[in-house]
Amino acid sequence: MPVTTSPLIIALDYPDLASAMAMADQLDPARCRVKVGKELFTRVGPDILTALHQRGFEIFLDLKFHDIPNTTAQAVLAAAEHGVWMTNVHASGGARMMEAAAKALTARNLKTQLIAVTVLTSMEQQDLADVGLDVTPLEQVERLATLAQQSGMHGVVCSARETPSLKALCGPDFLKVTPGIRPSFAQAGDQRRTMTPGEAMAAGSTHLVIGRPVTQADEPMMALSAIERELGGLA
Ligand SMILES: O=C(O)c1cc(=O)[nH]c(=O)n1[C@@H]1O[C@H](COP(=O)(O)O)[C@@H](O)[C@H]1O
Repeated sequence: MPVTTSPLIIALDYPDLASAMAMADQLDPARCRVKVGKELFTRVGPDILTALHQRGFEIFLDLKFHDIPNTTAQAVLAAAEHGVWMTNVHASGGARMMEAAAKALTARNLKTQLIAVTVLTSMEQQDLADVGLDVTPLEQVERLATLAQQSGMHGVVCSARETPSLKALCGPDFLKVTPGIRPSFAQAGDQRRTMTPGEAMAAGSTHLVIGRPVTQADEPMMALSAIERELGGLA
């Protein structure tokens, strides 16, 4: 049973355990999940997962694995064995890589949700052209989401701008985890394909990843409450 039905995942992008836990201690595991990404995990290691699990949080371990199939599968297995709720790979690693990762989890009967990043929300059409992809972000997201679904992923990371198409293409149960969420009060920063929380849920996102609009706000809990009110929750 999930500890929360909230779609909110708060990105704990901090350089050390103390500052990540200072934010986590203001959050309620009944009202959101938390995400541990490359910066925090590389600096702190698995201790951060233990500390967050002890506080009752479900964790998205966002390490975006992208390697040969065997290496990726073993890394995904290691993530899942930490007991995290969700982890991810890059869909551009290809079908064999994703299949190997999915198989590693099912072989051990591990229930960690495994999703694939399609096109980073910081990228726009010119960024794709720069790496040799002569397609729109939507075309590339659709292509990689289809491949991810065929390869046994539970869902994808995409921008909320693409979720209506993916709902039609992959169905409502396929997870659409969307970062690049920017409430009207927040700066876009390095994100490019953005939407507000309300727009993203209306578009069909199943989960919203939100970092700086909450963690860098002058009053993080007020920012979170404003987002919950926008989503119609009890803030
Ligand atoms: O996989 C992710 O979580 C991710 C994928 C993506 O395409 N874009 C993206 O921003 N993210 C992550 O989502 C978070 C967004 O944080 P903010 O831009 O501060 O809200 C960061 O931790 C990113 O690493």
